[in-house]
Amino acid sequence: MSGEFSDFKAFNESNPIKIAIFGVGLIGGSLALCFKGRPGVEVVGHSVNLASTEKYVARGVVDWATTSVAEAAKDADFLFLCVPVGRLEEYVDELSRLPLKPGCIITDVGSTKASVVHHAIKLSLQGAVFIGGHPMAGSERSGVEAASLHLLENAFYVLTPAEGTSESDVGKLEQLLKWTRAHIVKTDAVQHDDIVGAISHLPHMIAVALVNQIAGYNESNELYRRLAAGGFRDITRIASSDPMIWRDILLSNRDVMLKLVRDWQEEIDRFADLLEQEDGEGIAEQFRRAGQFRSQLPERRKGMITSIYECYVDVPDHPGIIGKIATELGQAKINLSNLQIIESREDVPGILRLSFQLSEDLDRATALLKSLQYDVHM
Ligand SMILES: NC(=O)C1=CN([C@@H]2O[C@H](COP(=O)(O)OP(=O)(O)OC[C@H]3O[C@@H](n4cnc5c(N)ncnc54)[C@H](O)[C@@H]3O)[C@@H](O)[C@H]2O)C=CC1
Ligand SMILES: O=C(O)C(=O)Cc1ccc(O)cc1
Repeated sequence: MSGEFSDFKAFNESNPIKIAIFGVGLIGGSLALCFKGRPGVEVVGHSVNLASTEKYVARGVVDWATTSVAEAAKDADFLFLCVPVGRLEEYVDELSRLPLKPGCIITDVGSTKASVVHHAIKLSLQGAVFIGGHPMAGSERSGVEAASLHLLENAFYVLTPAEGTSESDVGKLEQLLKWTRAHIVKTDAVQHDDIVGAISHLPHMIAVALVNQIAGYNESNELYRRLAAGGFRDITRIASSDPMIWRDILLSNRDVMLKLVRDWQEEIDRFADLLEQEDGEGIAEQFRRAGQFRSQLPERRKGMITSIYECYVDVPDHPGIIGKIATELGQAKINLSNLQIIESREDVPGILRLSFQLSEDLDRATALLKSLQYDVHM
């Protein structure tokens, strides 16, 4: 039993627990990896698709997997619903018809909370308790292939217990989630959707609209795409997110999104007015206000949009350099999550973008590469 659980008697080898994960994709798979192999813990995965269940086991993400909801749910102590938002309510319905272990906790990881939490309140869950959850980290990637033990580390994990949920039940879930190393924040479901709509869902919509706008211009001139390699590519990363996952999120948060889009239109119209009036001071003021607020954002904390830590290394343009850097990092046991050659500057032979999931890895990599005389910048 690892240190962080020594004071929690409910989880130990003589009192084993079963955790069922429905939908072992990016988030379900990452949670499964946090739980699997802990003493006294059994992790079972569920998918509607047999080939997917075989893949979950073959990749070592779960102990076993099944296509039967009833089999996965039977005697489970914790049930994590990790399917797209549009499917969550069906799963809650199906579980409400099954004989679940009395006192078990059902939770979800959906990016919106009000609809699923209100749906669960309406049902009698036969002695089970529903607590909404949202791990606020992820990436534009999807599927179990993208799952990682470290995905949620240092991220916020929001829980939205309904009124009347006992402290002790919330406490049990919080204890279990310590294995993710995320920071728990509790709020109500409606407030969650307002805030997350603004800081995550709206930026995803803006990124998609921006990319589509530029793609339109590119149809008549290929140079748009070629020159968009640097900053544009970085700020629009989230436009590559899974279309079905995001269709569900935006529809589920529809009312909030409609208001946010109207507010966004007002902000953009303000810019258009300032340009029309050639109001330089007004434009500068917009940048000043934004810069002031942005400087108050938490520094380099793992958050919704920036869930990776990156640095850039200028490299001489010769074959083998990528392998050399990857080997140096590997020998120092620094976990590199991605390595990419980018060609955004004409004045240096090449730039490598190194991505890490932990800020400690970024710090160690930067120090190591600088000591090896590489030019490293953030
Ligand atoms: N992608 C992200 O960065 C984050 C996503 N979330 C939420 O996590 C949930 C899962 O998202 P991801 O793990 O990103 O997606 P994913 O596509 O990686 O995983 C989804 C899982 O659900 C299964 N699934 C898909 N359609 C299904 C259906 N119709 N019926 C049953 N199972 C189905 C898939 O087989 C897969 O195992 C979503 O509710 C999403 O809103 C929460 C935080 C971050
Ligand atoms: O890729 C990113 O940076 C994200 O924003 C990931 C993300 C997607 C959905 C969520 O509900 C939470 C986080």
